[in-house]
Amino acid sequence: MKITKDLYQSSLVLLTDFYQLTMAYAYWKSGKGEQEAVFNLFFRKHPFQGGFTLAAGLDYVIDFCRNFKFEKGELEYLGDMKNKDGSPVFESAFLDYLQNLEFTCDIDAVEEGTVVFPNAPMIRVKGPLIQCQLLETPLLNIINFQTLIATKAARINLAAQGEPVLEFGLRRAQGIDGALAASRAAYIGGCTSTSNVMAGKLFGIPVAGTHAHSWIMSFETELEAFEAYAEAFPDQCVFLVDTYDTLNGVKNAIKVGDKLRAKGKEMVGIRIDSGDLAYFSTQARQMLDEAGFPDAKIVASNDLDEHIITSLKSQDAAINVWGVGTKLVTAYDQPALGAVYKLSAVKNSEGVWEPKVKVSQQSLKINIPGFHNVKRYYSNGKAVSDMIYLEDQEIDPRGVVIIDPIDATRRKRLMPAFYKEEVLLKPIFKKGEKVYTIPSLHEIRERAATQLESLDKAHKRLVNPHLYPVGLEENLHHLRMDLVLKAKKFENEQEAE
Ligand SMILES: Nc1ncnc2c1ncn2[C@@H]1O[C@H](COP(=O)(O)OP(=O)(O)OP(=O)(O)O)[C@@H](O)[C@H]1O
Ligand SMILES: O=P(O)(O)OC[C@H]1O[C@H](OP(=O)(O)OP(=O)(O)O)[C@H](O)[C@@H]1O
Ligand SMILES: O=C(O)c1cccnc1
Ligand SMILES: [Mg+2]
Repeated sequence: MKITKDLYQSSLVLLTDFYQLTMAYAYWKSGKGEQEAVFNLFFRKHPFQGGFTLAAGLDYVIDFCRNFKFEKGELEYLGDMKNKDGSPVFESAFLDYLQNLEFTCDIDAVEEGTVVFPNAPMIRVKGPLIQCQLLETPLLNIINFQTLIATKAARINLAAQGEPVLEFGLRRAQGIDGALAASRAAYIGGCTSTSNVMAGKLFGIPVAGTHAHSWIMSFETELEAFEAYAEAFPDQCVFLVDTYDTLNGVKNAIKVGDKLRAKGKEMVGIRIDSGDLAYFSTQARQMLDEAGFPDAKIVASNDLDEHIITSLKSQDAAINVWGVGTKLVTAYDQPALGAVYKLSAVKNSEGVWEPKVKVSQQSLKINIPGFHNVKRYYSNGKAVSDMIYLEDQEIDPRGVVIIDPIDATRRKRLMPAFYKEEVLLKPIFKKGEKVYTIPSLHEIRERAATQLESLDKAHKRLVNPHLYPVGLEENLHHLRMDLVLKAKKFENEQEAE
C-alpha cells in the first residue's frame, strides 16, 4: 500500500470490526436487517479522573456517514473471503444487497465542543439494524479518540490559565491519523496552534513553532546560530536557549535581541526545554527585564502536562507560552475513553417500539432504554443539571425529579420553568440526509470555550472535581427499573426450571 496515495482514496466503510459484517450478514439472512433500531453512544466515566469531558469528532462521523457506500473494491474484497471449508463467507446476494445499501439513518448528536457527562448519549442512531450495527465501530473509533484528546487539551489549557498552549505532538503521536486527529481535537480543546503542518493545511489550524537544538549544534557557537536565525526570521525569533548553558543562552539571546532592535525589529522571546523550568524561567525573566526586554515571551517545553503546568504556576514560574506534545496527543495518563454504543430500542413486527436494557452483573453497565434525549438546564449562564428523558415525555415546567443513573438514592428536584434549557442531541441526519450545518473548526473551538465557561469551577478542578448532576427523568428511571426487574425475574425463573 502506498500510504500517501491509497489510505483515504476509498470510502471508509470497511473501517469496522469483522463481527459487524458477520452480524450484518446474519441479520440479512434472518430477515431482520431492515428492522428499525436505536443505538446510543455514551461513556461511563470521565477520563483523567476529571469532572468533565469535551465532545469532539462529529465532523468525521458526518463525513463517514455521507460516504457510507460499499464500492466495487470493497465488495470484491468481501466476496473473496472464505470459510474454513472454502465456501464464501458472504453469499453473493448479500453482496448485492450491500452494493445497493444507501445510508438512511436518523442521527442526533451533541455538537462538537459541548461539555458532556457520563451515561448521557453523545450520539443517537436510529435506522435499519444493519446500518446501525455497521456504524458502531467507526463511530466509537472517531469519537473516543477525538473526545479524549479534546478533553486532555481542555485540561492543559485550563492549567495554563489562558496563556497560549502550542501543540507540539506530531513526533510522538499515535501514527499518522492519530496525529492529525489529535491536532484537530487539541485545537478544539483550546490550543492556539499546532506544529503539524499537514493538520494546518487540512483543518485550517494556525501553524507555529520555534527551532530545535540541532539548529544551534550545526553552528560553531550558539551566538552565531541565533544571529543566523535572526537573519532568516527577523520578526519571529524565539531562541532556544538551553543547548549548552541556559543562562548563558539567555545572554546570547539578549545580544541578538539588541542587534535586532538596532534594525528596528523585536525578538519575540526565548524557549527553555530542560532543567528546572521554574528556576530558569524566573532567572531568564529577570535578565530579560533588566536588559530592556520586558515583553519578550518565555516559552517552556519538555514533557509538560496539566499537572506540571499547575505546579510551575504555583512556583511562580515566569512562563508565558506552553509547548506541549507527547502527554497531550497520546493522552499519556489515560490512553482511551471508554465510550460504548448500545442498542436501546427496537421496533417489533407490529411497528411498536420496544425499549431494551442489557442487564449486567455490574449495575454501572445497565444501559438506558428507549428513545431518549438530554436537556441541559442553565441558570445565569451556568449549567446546573442535565436531564436524560424519553423524547415523547411531557416535561412539567413546574417540577421534575431527576435520579442518578447509578445510585437511585441520589435525586434532585428541578423547576424547569426557572431555567434556560438546551436540548443537547441536535438533528444531524434525517433519513440519511444531512440536515445539520457543520460549523467551522474555529466556531467549534469557540463553542468549547463558551461551554467550559458555563461549567462551575468545582467541576473543572484537575483533581477530586465536584460531580456535575446528571439524572434520569422519573418516568425514564421507572421504565428502566421495570425492564431490569422483568429481565431479572426471567433470569431467575429460567434458573429455577
Ligand atoms: N520546577 C519544576 N517543577 C515541576 N516540574 C518540573 C519543573 N521543572 C521541570 N519540570 C518537569 O520535570 C521533568 C524533567 O524531566 P527530565 O529530568 O527528563 O528533564 P531534564 O533532564 O531537565 O531535560 P532533558 O532530559 O530533556 O534534557 C519534565 O517533565 C519537566 O517538565
Ligand atoms: O516534550 P513534549 O511535550 O513532547 O514536547 C515536544 C518536545 O519535542 C522536542 O524535543 P524532543 O522531545 O524531540 O527532544 P528532547 O527532549 O531531547 O529535547 C521539543 O524540544 C520538546 O521538548
Ligand atoms: O516548534 C517547536 O519548538 C517544536 C516543534 C515540535 C516539537 N517540539 C518543538
Ligand atoms: Mg523530549
